[in-house]
Amino acid sequence: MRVDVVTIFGEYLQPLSLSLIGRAREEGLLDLRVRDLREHTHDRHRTVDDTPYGGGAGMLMRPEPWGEALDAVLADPPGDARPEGPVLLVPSPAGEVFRQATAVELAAEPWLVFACGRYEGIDARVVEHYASRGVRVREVSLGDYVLNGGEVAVLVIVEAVARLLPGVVGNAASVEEESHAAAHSGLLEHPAYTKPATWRGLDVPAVLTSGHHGLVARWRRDEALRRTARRRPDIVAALDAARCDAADLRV
Ligand SMILES: Nc1c(O)cccc1[N+](=O)[O-]
Repeated sequence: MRVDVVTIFGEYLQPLSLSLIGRAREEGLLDLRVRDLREHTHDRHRTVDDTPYGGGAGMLMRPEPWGEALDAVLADPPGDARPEGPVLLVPSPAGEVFRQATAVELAAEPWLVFACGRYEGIDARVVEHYASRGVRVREVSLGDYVLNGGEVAVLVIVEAVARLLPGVVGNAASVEEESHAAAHSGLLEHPAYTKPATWRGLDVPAVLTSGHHGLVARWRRDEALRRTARRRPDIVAALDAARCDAADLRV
């Protein structure tokens, strides 16, 4: 997978040189390229922002540098790029919520491009322009809170996506068994334990040392349901709604 990130703060992405993602880059599983937006400015101060039309607090990122920067990225496709080009991801508090299902979808793409906004964001015409040119543009949000820019979201999204690529995580089965994994209907993961069997007076649940795999599987499923119902009733409601829809389809 090729990933291009356009940003004014490339150093924010240094953590993507560490651990499993760093190794994936060394092994050629992930080709991550960080590009400096300021290289596409032409004034002495390398200006990337200006005041918003209509007034309002803060500054907005100007469209011209973004147009030059993204044109340059799109003119340099990887060999396995799809005919329709990359998915252009714009992290934004106004975006669709990024979920595990989004990560699974993006992990099937050969080429992702990230546009990291700062200040109050990017002039809306940038998204409009590339969408009108047929680029698959998606504004994505990590959640309902305010960050100073898109770089932190890129760290999260790249890790969530890249770890799904074959060969990145040593034990592929562990990816299947995690919270929100489709294989477990998107439920939260059950509690997990390791040695010692007793720690500060707390014992590992006896079923987990029973050697009875069927009972262990049932306990894990029950605990996942219990934890999900307690912490994320929205997930349980969505599962119930899906079951109702499926039942309707069967009638
Ligand atoms: N929330 C937020 C933001 O405030 C700025 C850029 C990106 C995000 N986000 O992806 O969630």
